[in-house]
Amino acid sequence: MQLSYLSEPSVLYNLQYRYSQDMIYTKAGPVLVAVNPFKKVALYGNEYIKAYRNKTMDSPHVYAIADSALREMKSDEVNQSIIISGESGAGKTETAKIAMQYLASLGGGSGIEYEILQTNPILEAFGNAKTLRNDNSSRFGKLIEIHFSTTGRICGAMIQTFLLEKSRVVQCAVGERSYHIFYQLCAGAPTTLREKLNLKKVDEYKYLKQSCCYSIAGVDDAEMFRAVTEAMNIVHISKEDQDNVFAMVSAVLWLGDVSFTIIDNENHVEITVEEAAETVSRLLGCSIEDLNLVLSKRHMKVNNENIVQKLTLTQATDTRDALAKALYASLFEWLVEQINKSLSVGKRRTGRSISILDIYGFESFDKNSFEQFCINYANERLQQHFNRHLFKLEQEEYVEDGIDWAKVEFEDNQDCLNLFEKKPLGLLSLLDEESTFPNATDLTFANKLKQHLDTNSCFRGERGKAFTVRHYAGEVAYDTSGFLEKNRDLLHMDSIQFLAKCKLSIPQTFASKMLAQSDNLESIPYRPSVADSQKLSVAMKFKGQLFQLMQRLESTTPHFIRCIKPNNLQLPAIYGQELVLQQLKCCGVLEVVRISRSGYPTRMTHQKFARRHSC
Ligand SMILES: Nc1ncnc2c1ncn2[C@@H]1O[C@H](COP(=O)(O)OP(=O)(O)OP(=O)(O)O)[C@@H](O)[C@H]1O
Repeated sequence: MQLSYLSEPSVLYNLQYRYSQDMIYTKAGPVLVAVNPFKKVALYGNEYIKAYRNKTMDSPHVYAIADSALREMKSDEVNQSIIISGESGAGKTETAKIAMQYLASLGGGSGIEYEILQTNPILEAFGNAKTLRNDNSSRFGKLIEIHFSTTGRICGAMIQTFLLEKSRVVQCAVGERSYHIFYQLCAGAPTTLREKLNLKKVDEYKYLKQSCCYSIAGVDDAEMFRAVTEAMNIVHISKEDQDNVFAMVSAVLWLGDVSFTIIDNENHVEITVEEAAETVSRLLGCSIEDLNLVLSKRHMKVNNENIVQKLTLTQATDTRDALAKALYASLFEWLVEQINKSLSVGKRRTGRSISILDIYGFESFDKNSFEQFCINYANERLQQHFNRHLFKLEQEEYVEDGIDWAKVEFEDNQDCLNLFEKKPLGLLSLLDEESTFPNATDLTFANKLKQHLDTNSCFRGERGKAFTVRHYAGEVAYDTSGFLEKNRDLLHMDSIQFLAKCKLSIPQTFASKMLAQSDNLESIPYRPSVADSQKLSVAMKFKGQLFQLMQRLESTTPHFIRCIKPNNLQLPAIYGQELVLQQLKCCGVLEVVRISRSGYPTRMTHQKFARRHSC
């Protein structure tokens, strides 16, 4: 249904009415709003795909969006993008899969489309987890670019991922789970693999035990494990590589169980030589001595002299956890790389592409940390893209219709973006600068922000370690606790060299990648103590990725889908009006309504106008 009179109440009323009739898709201007049904709805499958392809059906649908993208790609010879956003649990990943399904069905034939669809179970196993908001929450952002040949057939794809939440590997809130693959492997590995990897039950691993949550209602982890290995076969990850992947997964779990023995009265430690340490060293292909060395000592350069520092229990535990996180994040990156090799367009001729972006939506919780800071920054960028595009569309439409128009004003979020990006006195630069000072703390960082940014209209310093940003979607108060550490994300050179020395090829590959990144150190503006650490800060790397992403999106014709979560219980047939209203505001849908209203809100064809108003 296309509303002819676009007003806030009419959008709200229609969304709710349609939802009650299982019509979960509604168009608000050029944006498709998808309200999560939290149940199976009979809207998908071959019959529906056929109906949208043959234009016998034209009600709003993800299929209709995918269809316009395909059509415009062919007719205008311009790359397309489908930008999906929404809160956690709103249905972005499902929507992305539904769009992929349509494209695969219309552009398929070579078989590669099946491979593309099979990337989903792999990425979900390694990058999704049960959270309090969503049983299958993606803990990373994803762009999948599907390539079409000049004849309109799918000929390959490329996946890019953003900011995997690696802290989850070592730390997980009560009632949530770590990444699915840990539970799937423990439940589903066949006996020989189980013995080879020395797998225990999930409730016996320290990393998994802390959240007291091991299963998901209605999900069979053992069955999922089989689906994941099958998908790995399909994207040509060899049996040997699969075994190596699972050895790394097991090594990460066992690493969490490595414990330490205090050896002196200064709290210095050595690893306790027992099953955990032995299993880790066997799985990584290193000696127990090397494992002990990397976890209990650190090489440092002081006044040009090499010294070895003994680590205290806290330092050793942090080093162990940092190694586990780095191993897992490298494994995830490596998997994406393997998938990309398998889907690569290679020398095959390529015409155009359709990119599907499934990225975390704006987040505002009671406590907001570094992760929300990055996610909301990304959303500011995407929102600007959204605004500019819709604004442009609006004006183009007037010009096309020969309407005498006055400039439509809309709220730009450039000020907020400047607050983040300005050099040297923007949030990101100040964070990076502070991250390089060894004695800096989260409090000195918060004070620095207050000192330099208090006059900025998008910023407000709060008491203690907090600050508030006025985002386009509302104010968010951030707590700087952990900001510096998460941004530095230190993995010491010792750990990288340790991985490089392992006998197995996969940790060696991880180490070479890390070293390659730390070779670019000259390009980092402020990192005096960097000799002992690695790479760009997390925020700077993310900013770089985001700029690249925006550049890519700028050259495409965008199609926007906004996913809405009607309740926080993940249950069907419950529609919280306030909750929906708040999300519509956050994702800019109401702004679209406002832009339309400040221009010409009522649109009618000549025929319809004549029919209604002629005497
Ligand atoms: N079109 C749909 N039909 C049926 N169920 C759906 C649909 N969309 C979403 N769901 C249900 O909602 C759940 C959450 O959806 P999804 O994982 O896509 O959310 P998300 O927005 O990607 O969340 P996150 O940001 O946490 O990854 C799904 O697991 C599924 O149960």
